Amino acid sequence: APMYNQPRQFHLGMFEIGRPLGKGKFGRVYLARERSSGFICALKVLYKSELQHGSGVEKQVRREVEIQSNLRHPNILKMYGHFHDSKRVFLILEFAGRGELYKHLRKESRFPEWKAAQYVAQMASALRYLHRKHVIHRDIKPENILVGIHGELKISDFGWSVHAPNHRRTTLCGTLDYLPPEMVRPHGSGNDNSYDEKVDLWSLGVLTYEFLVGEAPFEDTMVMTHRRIARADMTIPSFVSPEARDLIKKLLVLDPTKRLPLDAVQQHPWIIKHCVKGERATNRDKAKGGE
Ligand SMILES: Cc1nn(C)cc1-c1nc2c(-c3cnn(Cc4ccccc4)c3)c(Cl)cnc2[nH]1
Repeated sequence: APMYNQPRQFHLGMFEIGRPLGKGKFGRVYLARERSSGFICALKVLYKSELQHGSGVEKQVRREVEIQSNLRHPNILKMYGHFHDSKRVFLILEFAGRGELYKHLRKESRFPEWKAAQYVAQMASALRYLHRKHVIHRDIKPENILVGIHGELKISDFGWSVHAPNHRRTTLCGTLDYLPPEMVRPHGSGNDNSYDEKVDLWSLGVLTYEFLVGEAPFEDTMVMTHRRIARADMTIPSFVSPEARDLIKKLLVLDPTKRLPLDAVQQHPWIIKHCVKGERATNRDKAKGGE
């Protein structure tokens, strides 16, 4: 029987642990096989000692479990269950057959437009699903996206996701590259620094840029990144097609209400051009070297 028909309570003895798949800021992920069904999954192990109380990380893990367990979408990494022992918390996650997207991006340095467009269409589809459930991801970046066995993207790591609208309390750390102006602006600077799902539209614009260019649009020193985000100050290299440039510029808009909504992203000429259903269309694009 598949994993989700299994009894809801899980324990470590039910799994054979395989090779380590990777490690994040908190915890590691191992390949694992559920003994009775032979079901392959990824087991994320977090040490309770590292989730020190009150730092907000423990709350993030709880939120990650609560949110991700209830999501079902082909471009969102499934969480089948969770359990803990005296020292560790275990998250039973879908195994993504082709691993971490950012490693593919670094290896290829940047993606051809047909591949970037298909990825953006998949991300828009996943974000539409999340936003319909009033979930904001807030941390859309290559490091939080995995690749399934058929090359499809899987958003993972819901540690930063929240229910919209939201007023951020936990201090940000790590790269600012993907954050929209309304999240990097200091507290109380004339805005209630609350925000809604439209933060993910900005991040989708940053992601589109990074897929096509190979680096984030506002990548700079910490201070300069802040300033450039606040002014949407970026330059798009000339090798980026006019259609792709148009989509990036319609997502990286300072005013959240003016950003292109997800249904319009999926209908954008650049997306339609590369994602029209049917083999002929995509093969024709690839034949042209996927310009
Ligand atoms: C690596 C790798 N190579 N191949 C061929 C497949 C994979 C693969 N990795 C995963 C992974 C995976 C691994 N590391 N990470 C990053 C991480 C680790 C710990 C905390 C937070 C984030 C995710 C997952 Cl969750 C789920 N499925 C995965 N599949």
